[in-house]
Amino acid sequence: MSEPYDPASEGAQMSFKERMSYSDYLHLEKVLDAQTPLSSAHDEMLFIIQHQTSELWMKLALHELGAAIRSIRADRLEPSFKMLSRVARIFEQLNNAWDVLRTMTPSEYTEFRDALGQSSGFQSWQYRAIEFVAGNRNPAMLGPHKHRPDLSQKLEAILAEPSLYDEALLLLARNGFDIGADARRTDWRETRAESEAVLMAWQTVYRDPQRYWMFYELAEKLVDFEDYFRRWRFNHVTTVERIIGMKRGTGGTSGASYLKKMLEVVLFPELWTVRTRL
Ligand code: HEM
Ligand SMILES: N[C@@H](CC(=O)c1ccccc1NC=O)C(=O)O
Repeated sequence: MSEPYDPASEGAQMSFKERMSYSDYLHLEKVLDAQTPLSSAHDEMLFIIQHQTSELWMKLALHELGAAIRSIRADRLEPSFKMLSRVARIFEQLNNAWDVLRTMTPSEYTEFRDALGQSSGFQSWQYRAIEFVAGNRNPAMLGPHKHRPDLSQKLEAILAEPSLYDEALLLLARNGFDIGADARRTDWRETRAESEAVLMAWQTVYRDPQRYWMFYELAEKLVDFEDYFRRWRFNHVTTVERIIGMKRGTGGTSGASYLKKMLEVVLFPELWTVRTRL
């Protein structure tokens, strides 16, 4: 019989009284103390952790999107490609996470739904920030955050600046493309109107990828991001219908009907229309 393995024998550090440990670095006590179910329902822990992990991934998505925007603004496209690829992968991760939540049945959710009161993902400021950053802007969505000046200010700051798509269009303009009215915008608060000039610009890019490789690659990164984002919306609405059917949402919207309408939102419209024109 051999001795039980002792990792200390090959140098594993075992003493953290005066050293930064894994938990110290990650502030795990904060993260792992933040789950406080309001009911005795077994599945409420799943519900809380699913949302908290989603919010953490959204935090990273916003970190990457902000950096991608600054990078495009500085004509540094290669780093922005990496960041946008990462954002698409984050959404893929969020999409896979629905498989865990889907194991919760309507009967199980009903056990604690009342405890949620009028709280809802509709009030997720990070989700709204991602939509605003990407280019889907509607100041009415600031409403649920009025009671939190700090969050309202963060969202207002995003609306005061060009979105990711606006930056892509401004990049085209800097490189000699005619993007029409988008080149003359000064107010970024609302979603821009789709334009023929922008469509023509992307058409030029897509008809000669070799010549316009950087813009072509950027366009495809954006389409990839939107593709995964759409899948998130679709997974959400399907899970919602599976769990609460056509009930109204706790946030006060019509529920699955509202979410189905949101499936029609297009973040980068000309990048989809251009496909019909090639
Ligand atoms: C049992 C699972 C879930 C149900 C039944 C559900 C239900 C709903 C409903 C009905 C809405 C419409 C707003 C309202 O409440 O009136 C909504 C919105 C939303 N939910 Fe969920 N949801 C679930 C899970 C999640 C998860 C895991 C997330 C991830 C963070 C999430 C994020 C959101 C967001 C961001 C919105 C706003 C969407 C928009 O305005 O386009 N939901 N949800
Ligand atoms: N809107 C959901 C409740 C809900 O899903 C929720 C509640 C509190 C925190 C996050 C939530 N997730 C997504 O909306 C419902 O109507 O049942």
